[in-house]
Amino acid sequence: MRERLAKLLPISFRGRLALSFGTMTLVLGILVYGYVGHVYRAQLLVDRGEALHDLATAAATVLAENLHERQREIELLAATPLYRRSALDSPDLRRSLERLQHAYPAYSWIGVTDAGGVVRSATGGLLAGVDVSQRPWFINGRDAPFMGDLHDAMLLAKVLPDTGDKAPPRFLDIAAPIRDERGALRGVLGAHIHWNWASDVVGVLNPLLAVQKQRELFIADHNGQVIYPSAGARAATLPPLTTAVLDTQSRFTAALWEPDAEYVSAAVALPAEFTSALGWRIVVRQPLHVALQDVVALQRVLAVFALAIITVFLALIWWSATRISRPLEQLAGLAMRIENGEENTPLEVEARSVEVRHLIEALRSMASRLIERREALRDSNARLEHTVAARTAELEIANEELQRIARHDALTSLPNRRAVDERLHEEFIRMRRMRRPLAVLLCDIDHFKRINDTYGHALGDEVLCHVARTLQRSLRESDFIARYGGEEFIALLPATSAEEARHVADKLRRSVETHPHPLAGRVTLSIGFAVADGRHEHDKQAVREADDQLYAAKREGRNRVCGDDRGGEWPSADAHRQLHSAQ
Ligand SMILES: Nc1nc2c(ncn2[C@@H]2O[C@H](COP(=O)(O)OP(=O)(O)OP(=O)(O)O)[C@@H](O)[C@H]2O)c(=O)[nH]1
Repeated sequence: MRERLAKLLPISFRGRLALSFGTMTLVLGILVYGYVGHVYRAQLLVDRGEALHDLATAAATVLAENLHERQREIELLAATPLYRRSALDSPDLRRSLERLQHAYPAYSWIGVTDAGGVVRSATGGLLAGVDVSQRPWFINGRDAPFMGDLHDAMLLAKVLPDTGDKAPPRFLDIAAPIRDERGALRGVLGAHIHWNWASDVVGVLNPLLAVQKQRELFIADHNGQVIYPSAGARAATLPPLTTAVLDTQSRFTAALWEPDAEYVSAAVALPAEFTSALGWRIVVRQPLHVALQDVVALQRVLAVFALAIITVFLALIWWSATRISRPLEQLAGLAMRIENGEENTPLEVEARSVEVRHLIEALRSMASRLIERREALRDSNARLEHTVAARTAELEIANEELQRIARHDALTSLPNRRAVDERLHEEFIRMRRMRRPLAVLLCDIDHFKRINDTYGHALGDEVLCHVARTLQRSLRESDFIARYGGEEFIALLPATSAEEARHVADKLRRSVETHPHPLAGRVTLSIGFAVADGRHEHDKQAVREADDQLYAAKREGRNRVCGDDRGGEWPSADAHRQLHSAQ
């Protein structure tokens, strides 16, 4: 796989180095980018969650303290001498109620009942004389200071002036018993706080809920139902909040409030010492994407920063890779030149690292050793070639000598029978082509046995050599004389007619006869000749005829020449063609 990839992408060493480190840097950069982003997101979530928690705590404290103040206000008022002693419907008491309402307009109604639950005095005279004995605030307020949960207006809805609100008014009830000097119950002082009160109280926190931060504050009752913002506002349409959102144990929560809306929120219960009976919880939420929008900004900055770092790193890596690979590339180039025959190329490469310097040294000594060995090999080859040439020449000479020996008679040095056969064949072909007769002379020493017998075999040999030299001297250079066997010689005379053959034969005979051997004395020859011409179809034919003539010369008394004088005939042109095609 790697080899196939390497073939597809022939990347240089520098490229590979840069690619490896570049990839590592890129991966590292992405990991750091991801990790920093993740850590920052987690930290930011904690910060935002804590801020929401602080806000919810502040809201809960403000609400609880205000409620506590209202409760204490009613409690203290009920304990004043005016309420303990004077008639419950006295003008003074009524004025006291009006003053309180005037001082704190969130009170929609403040009234006093007698011990039986009938309203005796009230702000604006509302509900005076009405029996409220079944209302929870009266029932609970008889025994101890009481604070009732938010509820829709019952009796008051009909008598309060219309404020234009579409939803019915909602109230919080506060009540405290009115006792006389002896502690006996005289009646109950009750107040209804209009729910707008919550907006006024929480309103102090509006700057902290800043619009651009999209923080929202909710008050949920003990069932988790949102009671603030008031009915008609968007949040009032929310379903009861989930237990995850209302969890006051954890500092904050990130949860889906709506299918596509994830919020980070913090829930805080109203401080128990003041209003534990209500069980309200303050929830402050902020869309998660708004809470974490700084992460996006940071991620952008990080991305730019990481890109810049990676770019700088890549440039550094490329620079380093170039520094590392340059001497190696130069070395490879020089090694290639040496390989291509430029053996004297000096391995001069500037390298800073010890390893590369060692490599250069090793290559340098390897190259010089290789060059030495190559030169030694070249010398040895030259010597070998010289030796081979000398041996070949010697062999050729020896071969020529062998050829010569194979075709010459060792005793007389004349061509032997084998050479005769080859020459006869050549001359026969030439004879037919040139249409010039070929004379064949067979010469046999007379009574040679007697010479051997008389002078010994060694002298017989000398006589043979003597006759051979005599015959050789007597012939033309174009003629061919050879030892045909024993004391017999053969002469081939190209372009020689029967008449000329007879003449030459006689000259040979006479030449031998007239040149006696110094020891053996006079030697004679018998010669039979034949002339090969157009009649002959085979080269041996003329030799047989010459042999017949030699036999005749011996028979007729020796030292003579016998031959057929008819030689030198040629068939007509047609017959000649037929002869050729037949061959
Ligand atoms: N010294 C010697 N003798 C040879 C050589 N070759 C053949 N001879 C002898 O030559 C003689 C030939 O004898 P023959 O065939 O009877 O012929 P001749 O004695 O010459 O008698 P004619 O030919 O009938 O005249 C034999 O005694 C052979 O031994 C040779 O190389 N050297």
